[in-house]
Amino acid sequence: MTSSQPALRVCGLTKSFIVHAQGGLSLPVLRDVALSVSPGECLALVGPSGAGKSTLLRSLYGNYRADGGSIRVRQDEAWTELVGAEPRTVLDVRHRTMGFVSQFLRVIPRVSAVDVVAEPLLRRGTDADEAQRRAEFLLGMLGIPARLWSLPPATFSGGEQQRVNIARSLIVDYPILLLDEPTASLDAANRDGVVELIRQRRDAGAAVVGIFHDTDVRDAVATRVHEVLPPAQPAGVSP
Ligand SMILES: Nc1ncnc2c1ncn2[C@@H]1O[C@H](COP(=O)(O)OP(=O)(O)OP(=O)(O)O)[C@@H](O)[C@H]1O
Repeated sequence: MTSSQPALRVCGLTKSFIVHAQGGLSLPVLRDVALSVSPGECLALVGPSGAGKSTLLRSLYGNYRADGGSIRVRQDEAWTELVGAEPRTVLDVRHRTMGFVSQFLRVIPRVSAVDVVAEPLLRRGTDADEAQRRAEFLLGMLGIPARLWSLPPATFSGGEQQRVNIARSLIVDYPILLLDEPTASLDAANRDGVVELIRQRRDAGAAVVGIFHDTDVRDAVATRVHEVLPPAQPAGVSP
């Protein structure tokens, strides 16, 4: 399902890092980035290592503050600008509209896997039984054995923790999904489960932006690619 009205629109996006360890050196990473993503599309960010793919994805989620340009998100039938927005605006967009799947689970001590996964739904006011049912469904679909559901994920393997993280991020039907290497530490069978979930979300109308280093995964989920180019070196600087 695609719609002509984009869900996410970026133009003129610019971002530099200030490296304090080098006397405040400014390291330009993103320069004049423009892209738009519509419901039902999955845009894969591609480009060489160090080009700025993660920086772009984190800037879209507001983890990094952009220096200039525009990141607009469709919410309540209107555009919400994120560059320069108040923190509460960014939090509201994260709460209702834009989900982020990172590579790593931030483990909360003593909280069971099923509760970790259900928490974003509970926070949105979903009934506790319904939230638990959906959490268990997702954990099952992602191949987490039922015997682990009531245990805290702190001692889970890297791949198990990553799948708990994916279940937690996908339990809410966000209209926009940002995915940072969602299959990085998974074996083939579990990777296929994650690919299937992403495709379902995309086909149900989510606008997806992701980094997928695995080309099979990228081919399976992406409808378009966006090339992130490394910023030009300043004159006189050799690589
Ligand atoms: N917090 C930071 N402070 C300073 N420099 C940073 C920071 N984060 C990233 N960089 C630099 O920004 C550039 C882009 O990094 P980024 O991680 O976005 O690249 P990438 O395209 O995602 O790379 P890869 O494919 O290897 O993951 C790199 O030169 C990196 O060293």
